[in-house]
Amino acid sequence: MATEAVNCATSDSHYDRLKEVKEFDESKMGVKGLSDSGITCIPRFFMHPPETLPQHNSTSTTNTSSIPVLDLANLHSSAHRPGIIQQIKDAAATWGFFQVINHGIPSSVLDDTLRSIKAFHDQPHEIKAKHYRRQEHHGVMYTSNNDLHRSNAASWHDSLQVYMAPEEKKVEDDIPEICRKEVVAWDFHASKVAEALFELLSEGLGLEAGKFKELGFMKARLFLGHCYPYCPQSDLTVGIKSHTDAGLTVLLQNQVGGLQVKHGSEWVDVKPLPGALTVNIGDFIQIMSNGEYQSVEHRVLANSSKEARISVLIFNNVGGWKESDEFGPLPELLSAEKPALYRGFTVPEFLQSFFSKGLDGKNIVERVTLH
Ligand SMILES: O=C(O)CCC(=O)C(=O)O
Ligand SMILES: [Fe+2]
Repeated sequence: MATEAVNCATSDSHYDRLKEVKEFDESKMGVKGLSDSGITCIPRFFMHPPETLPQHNSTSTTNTSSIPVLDLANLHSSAHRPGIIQQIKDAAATWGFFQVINHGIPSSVLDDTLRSIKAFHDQPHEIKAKHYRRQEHHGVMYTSNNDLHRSNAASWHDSLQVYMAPEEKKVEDDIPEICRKEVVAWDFHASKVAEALFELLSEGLGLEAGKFKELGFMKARLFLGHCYPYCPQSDLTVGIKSHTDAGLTVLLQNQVGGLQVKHGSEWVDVKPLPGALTVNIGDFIQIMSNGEYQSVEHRVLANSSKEARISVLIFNNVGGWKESDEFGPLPELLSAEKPALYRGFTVPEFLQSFFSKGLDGKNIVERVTLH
C-alpha cells in the first residue's frame, strides 16, 4: 500500500485543486463512478491531512465497549415504560448514540429500503446523472459530498437526499422511481419510531411526552441514502468526516460497517446488528436539554471492502419556525442549581454556522456555550 501511495500521489507543484474538484463535480460520476472505473489511486482532493486521518487518532484498535441497545418490545406496557425511559435517558446522556431493537418496523421494509438505495446507486451513470445537482433546503438531490465546495478534503461517499417535510408541493413524484415506494415506506415507519423516541426522551427530562413534537421536531425530515463504495486507498481518506448532527437521527445500515462514535477519547465501532436501527442525538437536543443529552462526534471510515456500504437515514429536525424564534435550553429544565449552559440562537444563525464550515470546524454547541 505504501509503495502504491507513493506512485499514486503526484508531487506536482502545479496541482490545481479547484479545477480537479470542478471536473469531478461536472462529470457527475460520483465516487461510485471512480470506484467502478477500477482506479487504484484516489484523486488527490480526497486525501486528508495525516493528522485528521482515523489511523492517526485512534487510541485503541481493540475497543471492547459498544453502544447501548434499547429494546422497545414492551414500550406500551406501563410496567416496563419507566425502565425504558431510564435506559434511553442514560444512553442519551452518556453515549448520545444507541441501537434500537424491536422497534416495530417489519424486516421486509428494512431490507427493501437498503436494497432499493443500493439499486439506485448501482444504476448506470446516464440514469443517475439526471438527478445529480447541488441545492439546499428542498426537493431531491443526488450528489457526491454535499459539502464538496466548502470543505478542504473530500470524502468517499455519494448520497441521495430528499426533503420529505415540510414540502409545499409533494416531493414524492420527484424521488427516483427505482426507490420511490421504498423511501416513502421507510419515511413513514422511521417517523413513527422517531416520534416514540422523542416521547421517551421528553419523559426522560421530566417533561410531557409530547414536548419535542410540540416544539416542531416532527415537522422537518430529511432523508439520506448514502453509498460508500470500495475505496482503493482507504487509509488516505474517510467515508464521512467526524461531525455532529442537528436533530434526532434514525439510521439503518447494511452489514459492511465503518461507522464510529467518539466515546471519551476512544472511537467505538457501531457494529451492524441485523434488524436494528441506530439512533443519535443532535446539537439542538443537547442544547434544549441543557446538556443532559449529548450530541457526539461520529465518522465513517473509507470502505476497504469490495462490497459497498449502504446507510439510510432520517434526520428529524425542527420545522415550522419563524426567523426570529429562539431555541435554547428549555426553561422548565432550569433552576438556581441548574443554570443555562447555553444561550439561545435562531435557526438562521444555526444554518449560517453550518453552511460556512461544511462538516469541519466549529459547531453550534461551541458557538452558544456560555462560559
Ligand atoms: O452513514 C452513516 O453511517 C453515517 C452518516 C452520517 O453520519 C450523516 O449523514 O450525518
Ligand atoms: Fe451524522
